[in-house]
Amino acid sequence: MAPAYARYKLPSRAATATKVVMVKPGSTRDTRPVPANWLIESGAAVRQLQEKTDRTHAIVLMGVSGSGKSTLSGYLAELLGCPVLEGDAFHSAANVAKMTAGHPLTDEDRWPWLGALGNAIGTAAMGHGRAVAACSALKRSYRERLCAASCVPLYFVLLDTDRAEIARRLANRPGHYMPPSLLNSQLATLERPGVDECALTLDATRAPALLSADVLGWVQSVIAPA
Ligand SMILES: Nc1ncnc2c1ncn2[C@@H]1O[C@H](COP(=O)(O)OP(=O)(O)O)[C@@H](O)[C@H]1O
Ligand SMILES: O=C(O)[C@H](O)[C@@H](O)[C@H](O)[C@H](O)COP(=O)(O)O
Repeated sequence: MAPAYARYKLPSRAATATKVVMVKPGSTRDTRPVPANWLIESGAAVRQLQEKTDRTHAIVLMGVSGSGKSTLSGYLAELLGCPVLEGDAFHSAANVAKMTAGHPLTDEDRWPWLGALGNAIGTAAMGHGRAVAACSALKRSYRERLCAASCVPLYFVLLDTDRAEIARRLANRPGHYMPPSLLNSQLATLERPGVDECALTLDATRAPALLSADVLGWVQSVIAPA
């Protein structure tokens, strides 16, 4: 039987666009139903975004492990027909081994990773006009590092929810190297974006299809205010 999310198959323009997809093993999609008019509303938001601006930019989904970054970035990239970059794919083998062993990364561990990922985000966005990325980007300094390395405007979207919801998700996500035991350090490290940052905070428990509509509307309102 086709998975429930097949109902939300996207328009052919998005589906056939050139993509650089770096998928993370172990991610699944939220299959809760969304309103029937979602595709129409999202289609309108995508068109508006594409018509109103050709300004190169990237959307970065941020938040602690398990908050839904990869899931939502997949949705958005499909809608926009643009490349999606998975932050996990840019970690060194040493970083992955460290996290797998249950040790949180340090600033020093994260610095080269953020540089390489920021660079790749910038390259993808410049090549395609826009890009979507999933990256925890837990601290303000990490977001600044991504901005500096990408050289394109970055729109950060924090997926925020409580500890219990994240813990439940991590416990139900087999086959991922990130152990649930690192959740406390992830939450302790998280610096929510300040009002002076180009960032939107969303309730991570909503369905990805609905979150994506909010993201598109917000980016469009910032890039090309009515
Ligand atoms: N909006 C959502 N509602 C419910 N579950 C979700 C949602 N987004 C993601 N999930 C589930 O939570 C888990 C973690 O999602 P994932 O996208 O891998 O998070 P991250 O990339 O932030 O680590 C996955 O099992 C996924 O199916
Ligand atoms: O900076 C970090 O500590 C890591 O980047 C971490 O935040 C990230 O969450 C892991 O790489 C797991 O990947 P997921 O976030 O995709 O679970």
